[in-house]
Amino acid sequence: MTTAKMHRERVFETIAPLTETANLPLGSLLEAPRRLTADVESPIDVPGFDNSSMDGYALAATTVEEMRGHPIPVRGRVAAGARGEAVQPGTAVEIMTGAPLPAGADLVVKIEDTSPGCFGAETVTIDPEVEPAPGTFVRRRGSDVRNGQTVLSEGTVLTPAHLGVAAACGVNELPVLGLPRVLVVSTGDEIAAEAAAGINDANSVTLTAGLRRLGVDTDVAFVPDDPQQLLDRVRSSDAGLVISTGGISKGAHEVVKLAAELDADSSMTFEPIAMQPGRPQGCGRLADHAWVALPGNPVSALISFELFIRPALLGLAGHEAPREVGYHRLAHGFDEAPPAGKLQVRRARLTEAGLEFVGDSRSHLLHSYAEATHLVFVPPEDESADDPYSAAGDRLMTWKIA
Ligand SMILES: Nc1nc2c(c(=O)[nH]1)N[C@H]1C(S)=C(S)[C@@H](COP(=O)(O)OP(=O)(O)OC[C@H]3O[C@@H](n4cnc5c(N)ncnc54)[C@H](O)[C@@H]3O)O[C@H]1N2
Ligand code: MOO
Repeated sequence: MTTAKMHRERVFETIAPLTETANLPLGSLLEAPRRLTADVESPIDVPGFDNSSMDGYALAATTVEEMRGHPIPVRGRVAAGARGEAVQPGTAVEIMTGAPLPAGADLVVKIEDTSPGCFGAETVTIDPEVEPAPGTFVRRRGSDVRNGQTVLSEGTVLTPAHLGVAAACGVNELPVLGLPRVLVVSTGDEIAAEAAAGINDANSVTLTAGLRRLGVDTDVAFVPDDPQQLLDRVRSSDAGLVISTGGISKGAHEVVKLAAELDADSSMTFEPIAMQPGRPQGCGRLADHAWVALPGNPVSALISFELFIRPALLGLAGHEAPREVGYHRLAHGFDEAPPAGKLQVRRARLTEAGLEFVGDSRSHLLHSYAEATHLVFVPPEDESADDPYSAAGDRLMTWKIA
């Protein structure tokens, strides 16, 4: 039977061609985790000049030595952003944190180690117990980053710190994985007909939220159980990728499957996957669009998004987990027998006692999913069948989702 890992590969092959490198300004990369497609070198040294890490006095080590215990004349002040004049031997200059170290100075004494201990005095006396060496409180040019150094590596999923490094190096644009516009389609008469059957659409909201958090632009469509209408709606869309929910299992109105039968050019594969929830899945091309078809049950749809779509949009290889991975014990053991031969994905909260399942394994329980902090991977009995979704000893692998 097709495993979750195999299906992840298939979804990746569907989505990967839609993600081309785009050079984007830092300002548009601030809100979503984006993947770098090339190494980035710094065009400058950071810091760009030797500077002070303290508010105090800049002077020569020889002056400290020679004037020990005596007042040293203070000549001027250099603040961050200013350029100071050279410090003459036997004198000191007031210096502020971040200001360039003036020529003639090779160390800084912080103001707390001097008297009278306030700026503006004509002379300064260094406390006798302070014996600064050359370089004290000096941040050397290039001590953070050297000109030409690779500061960000291809494949990195950019964090706020990475973006800050680029900014500090004066790199204002980064090459990242471009993301396709996505049309999210909620299918089914019960959804499209304004909750005629009392079923409010949850899937387009969970999926759109998940996509937007990756920086993906989205549209939403509601299509009843009419395959021609589904084909027409999607063909009129300029989205690069379609993600549908519902209409792919064994019922009499499986609208996505029926649409694939109507479209002679469709390359959709519909297959049950050895996992629970999320057993029915489909992907390929349909209605001239790349298409990933998810099951309709809200928990199944969201877990399928987490396992298959989110990693592909993040550009992660099959072995890379898109969430923080942990291994934890169950607080109270299993509350129900895991299904034989399937990867089961349960929802849990991590407490001091261990993992506590929230809700049971049924795939309509979205409310309990919302209370979970972790997805818990209960591997099939033959663990090797589904590596990397495997357990370590009596601990179960988890992905932190909240
Ligand atoms: N005879 C069989 N029946 C079913 C099987 C099976 O193997 N044999 N598989 C079950 C499993 S597992 C799942 S999962 C579902 C998947 O069905 P579909 O993907 O075809 O989805 P629908 O039938 O359209 O809907 C299922 C369920 O989800 C609700 N739903 C659908 N869309 C939304 C939405 N946008 N927001 C909220 N809820 C939604 C819908 O009302 C149904 O209750 O099939 C099983 N059946
Ligand atoms: O596989 Mo379905 O997604 O369990 O409920």
